[in-house]
Amino acid sequence: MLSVDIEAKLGTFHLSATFESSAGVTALFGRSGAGKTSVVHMIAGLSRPMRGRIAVDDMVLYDSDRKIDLSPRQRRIGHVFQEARLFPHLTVRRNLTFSHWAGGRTASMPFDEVVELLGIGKLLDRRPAKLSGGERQRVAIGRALLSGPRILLMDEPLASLDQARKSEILPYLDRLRREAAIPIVYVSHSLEEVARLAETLVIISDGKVEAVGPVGEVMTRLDLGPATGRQQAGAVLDGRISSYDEEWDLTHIDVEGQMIEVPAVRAEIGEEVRLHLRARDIALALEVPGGLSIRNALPVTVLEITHERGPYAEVVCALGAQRLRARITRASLVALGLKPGQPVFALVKSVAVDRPLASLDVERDNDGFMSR
Ligand SMILES: Nc1ncnc2c1ncn2[C@@H]1O[C@H](COP(=O)(O)OP(=O)(O)OP(=O)(O)O)[C@@H](O)[C@H]1O
Repeated sequence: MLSVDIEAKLGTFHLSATFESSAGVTALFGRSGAGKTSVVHMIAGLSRPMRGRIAVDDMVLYDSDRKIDLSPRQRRIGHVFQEARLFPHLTVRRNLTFSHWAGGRTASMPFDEVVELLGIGKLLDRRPAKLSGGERQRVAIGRALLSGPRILLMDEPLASLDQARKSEILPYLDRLRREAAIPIVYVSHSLEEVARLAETLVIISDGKVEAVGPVGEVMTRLDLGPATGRQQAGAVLDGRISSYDEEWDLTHIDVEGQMIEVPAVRAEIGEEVRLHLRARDIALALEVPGGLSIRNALPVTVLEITHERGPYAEVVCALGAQRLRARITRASLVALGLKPGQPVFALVKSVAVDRPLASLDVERDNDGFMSR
């Protein structure tokens, strides 16, 4: 478990961050200048808070009261930056094993396993100049993993890549979070990445933690609108592949006993998947409408409604124990007479399905997300 409770002053900027996260990916999400990188630097030991405590499991990295302040090296952090920062004169293999031959560190994951995990086997004898941006970043992740880290810090690892390269690398990150047994702190200002990868979401705004919790819960919090932004706002739902309809090339995913139909997902029946539904892709209806191309009409219950100015209102609905979020006009809200507690139908126009990489042929097709 990662536990952070720090206060710092950077020039005139005051940072105060407290959060805890268990295994898996913890996303630090927020606008530019919110303080995400500063938090990461303090976890890494690259800068020092004024006061506080940082620990990974029972290993204290920093504690101002007990005067503990481990050096970056002692902290055993794997750090991946926006740009890969590989050594240009070394082959991929020598880059990957750098912390072993230069720093005497022992990797906790076997070399071959990391190479396979990131799909970089064919690149081992090349130098960084002969790699694409996405390949370079995969090698940088491999190098961090092979340094025997206690925790992996990834500071906007996709920010310098174009959309195609991002799509190339996301399935590997997804696989990493499923298979590597170390906590990962992932800085991003892309809700799509966060929705796909994070277990815990920490929203940072103006140097303060505005919210922390399971990603599905935090993403549907309406009070966080300004921090999360309206366009990408939405929800993540956990589901399980239920069946595949060969005739129409459609997959049915069971979410809380309800079926969501999506274009074919190449995954095994019974496999767990995560769905990302943007609020703007969901409409609400009092009855299941006829004569409509949208085929997903989920019975949900209205939980919460924003009452704000402007044309739109956001409505959070419960689908069993999970939540989704719809963005409709205020005029529709009034016309439908929506109120908390009311049963309605959520009409889902588009779903992004996070496909488990285990069942992907990543060499041929690695775009990871299926949308319609
Ligand atoms: N060493 C420093 N001295 C003074 N101010 C600093 C220092 N480091 C960071 N800041 C300020 O602290 C604030 C937070 O910066 P930080 O880089 O942590 O934000 P961020 O959320 O990571 O932003 P981005 O997404 O743009 O990388 C900014 O206003 C920045 O100008």
